[in-house]
Amino acid sequence: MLSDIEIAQRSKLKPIRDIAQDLGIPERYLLPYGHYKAKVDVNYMKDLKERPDGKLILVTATTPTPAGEGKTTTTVGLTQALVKLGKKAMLCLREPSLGPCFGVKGGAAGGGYSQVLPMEEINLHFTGDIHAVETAHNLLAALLDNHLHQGNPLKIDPREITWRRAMDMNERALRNVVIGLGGRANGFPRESGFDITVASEVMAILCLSKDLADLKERLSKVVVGYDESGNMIRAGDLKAHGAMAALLKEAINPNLVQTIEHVPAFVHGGPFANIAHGTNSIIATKMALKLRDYAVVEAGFASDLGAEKFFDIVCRFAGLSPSAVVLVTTVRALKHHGGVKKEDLSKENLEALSQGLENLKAHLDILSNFGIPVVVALNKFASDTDGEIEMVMEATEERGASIALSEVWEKGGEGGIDLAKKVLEATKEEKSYKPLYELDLPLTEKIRTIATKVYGADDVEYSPQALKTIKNLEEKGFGGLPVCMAKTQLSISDDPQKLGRPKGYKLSAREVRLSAGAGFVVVICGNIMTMPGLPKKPAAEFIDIDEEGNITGLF
Ligand SMILES: Nc1ncnc2c1ncn2[C@@H]1O[C@H](COP(=O)(O)OP(=O)(O)O)[C@@H](O)[C@H]1O
Ligand SMILES: O=COP(=O)(O)O
Ligand SMILES: [Mg+2]
Repeated sequence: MLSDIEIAQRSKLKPIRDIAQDLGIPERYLLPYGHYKAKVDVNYMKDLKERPDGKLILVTATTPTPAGEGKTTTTVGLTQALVKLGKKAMLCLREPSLGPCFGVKGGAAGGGYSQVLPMEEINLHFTGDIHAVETAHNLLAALLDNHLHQGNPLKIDPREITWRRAMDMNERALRNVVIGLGGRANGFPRESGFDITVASEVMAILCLSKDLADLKERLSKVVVGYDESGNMIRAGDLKAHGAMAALLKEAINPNLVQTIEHVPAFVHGGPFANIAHGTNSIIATKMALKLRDYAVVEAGFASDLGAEKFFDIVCRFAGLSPSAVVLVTTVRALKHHGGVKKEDLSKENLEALSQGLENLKAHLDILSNFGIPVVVALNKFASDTDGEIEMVMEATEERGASIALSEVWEKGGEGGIDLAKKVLEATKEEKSYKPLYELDLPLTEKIRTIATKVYGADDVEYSPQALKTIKNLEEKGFGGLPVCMAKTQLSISDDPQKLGRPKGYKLSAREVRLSAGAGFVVVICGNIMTMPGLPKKPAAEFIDIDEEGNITGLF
């Protein structure tokens, strides 16, 4: 089997204008970036608002190995299969971050014969949206430190500044830095640090805004720190939000590309699901629902992260409700949760698989909280044996859940026909989702609800600083916001070592941050970092380009 990039580079693409035409997008709203990428003017939504919505299909997964279990691949493959069945369908994905691209995971454009193309461009600079988010984030940081240097009329307390810097790279050396060194001309020395751009609140705001006016309003609310009397200082107080919104003028328009089988795809916004809310922009999802009868949307990482936040944050904000959920799992991930080492994952091990099935059952229970029909997609790897496949199929059916063997990586849409038929069946149940918690609960109650009903924890323990921040936020009127949990993706708990279905533990809430512009409170659990680090052998070392401009090693 060819590598992802070899398959991608051998694929013939249609001009993006033809894809847009098939979608009925008027020329005046199409903003081409070359032959195979385009943005669609967000103002097109004004023309579409009276049109009925199609059905939303959410793709999530069981707890992944570090390589990922095929959500993006399944999102692409399932949509290709729906089109093969004659359905009008398209998909929505997040834009890949350079962090994982050059780190462990590689790109996020799908894989095998279920990819969005042009994968090199999508995985690298794409249309520049992440760079725009990063620049807007760092403009605010620069204006803040300049305010201190120019006399600090707002009396900002330099010890209470919460706004950091951003860079789209896994750079552990920048997690904590000292700025303002070198004397008077360079400002005030103080501690700061960098988060990866996809964890920036500006990225979350881009993904949750409904248009440019909403974006600017949200940016003005971003809290950057406190003054000497403990009052919040916002981006609006620094007059930063206009310039920040100007930098995002193009970024707010969703990016249109296509799959290997020429199925339309929006790729827009890029928040990770472990340290942010984890799905593409609401603008892209809502536009896709106007343009097609089915919109397939991927939520990052497993159901305890991307799916929970999609239901409790995105659906609530955007008035969305999925008609079906696809729960992607793999034999290799389940064996991993049964205790099998990475190097042995391709060997048959029915006993470990049987134990690892506890993780699949846990995710089925998690998703049952939201009341939407679930179809399990067993993403078939070449090393899976008939016995292993049979065990997963039988165990799932015994629980009364629908399951399909998915071969979309190897066969494209053709490999997802059975999955597509079962998903279409599930969407006919016409169920509406219910959020996990009501917004009028105290923040600690919201956190406890997620910890017990989703993570299976007995309770939550807070650091003194986390409790102090929660008290302060509730006193300042932010208690009614939803919570965005930040924790490891490698476990349902906040401890990456706890595999399978962790029980008998307390979730550790170490830090709480307010994202006033995005409209949620971030709760940082365990040792999760908002600036990841590169691994021993970064994927970047295997990426190259020849004199003709052909890139190799991206996967
Ligand atoms: N069935 C499969 N067989 C082999 N490799 C696969 C399969 N499904 C996915 N992959 C590869 O695994 C990696 C992760 O897939 P991806 O769809 O990005 O997962 P996720 O979105 O869940 O992180 C990609 O490199 C992809 O090509
Ligand atoms: O935020 C994480 O997304 P994936 O699960 O697609 O890696
Ligand atoms: Mg993915």
